[in-house]
Amino acid sequence: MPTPLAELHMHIEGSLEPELIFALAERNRVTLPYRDLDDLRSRYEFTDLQSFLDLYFANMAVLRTAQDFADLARAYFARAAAGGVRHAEIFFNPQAHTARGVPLRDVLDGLGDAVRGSESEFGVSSALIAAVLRDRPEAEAAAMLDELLGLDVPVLGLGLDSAEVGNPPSRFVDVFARARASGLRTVAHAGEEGPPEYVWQALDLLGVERIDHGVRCLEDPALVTRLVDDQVPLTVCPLSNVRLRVVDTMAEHPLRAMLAAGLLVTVNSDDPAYFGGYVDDNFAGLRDGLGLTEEERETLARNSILASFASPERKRELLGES
Ligand SMILES: Nc1ncnc2[nH]cnc12
Ligand SMILES: [Zn+2]
Repeated sequence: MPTPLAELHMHIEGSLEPELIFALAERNRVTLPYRDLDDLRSRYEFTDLQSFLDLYFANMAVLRTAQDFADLARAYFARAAAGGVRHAEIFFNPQAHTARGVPLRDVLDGLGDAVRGSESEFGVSSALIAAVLRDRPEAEAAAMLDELLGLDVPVLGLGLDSAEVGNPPSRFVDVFARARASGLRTVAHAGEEGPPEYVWQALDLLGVERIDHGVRCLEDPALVTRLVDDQVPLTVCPLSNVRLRVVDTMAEHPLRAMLAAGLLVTVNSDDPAYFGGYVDDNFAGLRDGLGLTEEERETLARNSILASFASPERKRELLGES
């Protein structure tokens, strides 16, 4: 039996498929700036991270109620389970919704409902990670964290995402210190488009436990040594890297070099509705583009479980040890 997968880097808003965008627009009477599905799909050509983020934030306009968020998350769990995922740690962007007038309470009522039922309904244990928008002021992130902690909701961790270059982790030292002191697990996007220095900052200034992406660490041998020595997990997203032009083609993806260096690499889908597929599609892309072997897939699957924040019992269960 192949080892099941944990998905550790997936933005729930990035799992909003074109069909669901149209269905929710109709349900919520939101006027879309697209003629039809084909018109929308024709816009999924990205030149860099920002060109994707523009569409990602625009399409969120259809997410208005707790039910919308619950439907979105259930659709993800169903699709992820079909692709071999048995544990998922899911990012969501609170500020992207509160800035549009959607209360954080409603976002969490919907996502929380789906997350609570994910193991019994889909066989996928799950948890939520609130991600700070790094291109917005630190004070706004601090207020978001205060609200989150005050709601007493089951959020597992704090992450950092959105436009990376020009928005270093050093801007968010106090927010992450407070999150850690409050018992949240912490992760950060770093080294996707940004330089290795941002990975150092995420580790040393924010104290994060995992790095999301991190592919640019290979430009700094001392950083690779640090990541290997401490076995810091890197949640790599191959299809995302190709579609956002972090790498030119799948055949040139550094995943195999990362494994060979001894890095604790995992494979994830990032924004599956936008980048050509779910975690199983990422593995298919690696098999076809890089010649990824079954043995390497096993290593990556085991890594995903070891790198997760699942309980020790759940990890043993997923690894087939109990
Ligand atoms: N790949 C990515 N990088 C940064 N922020 C994101 N938000 C959603 N996807 C992202
Ligand atoms: Zn991401």
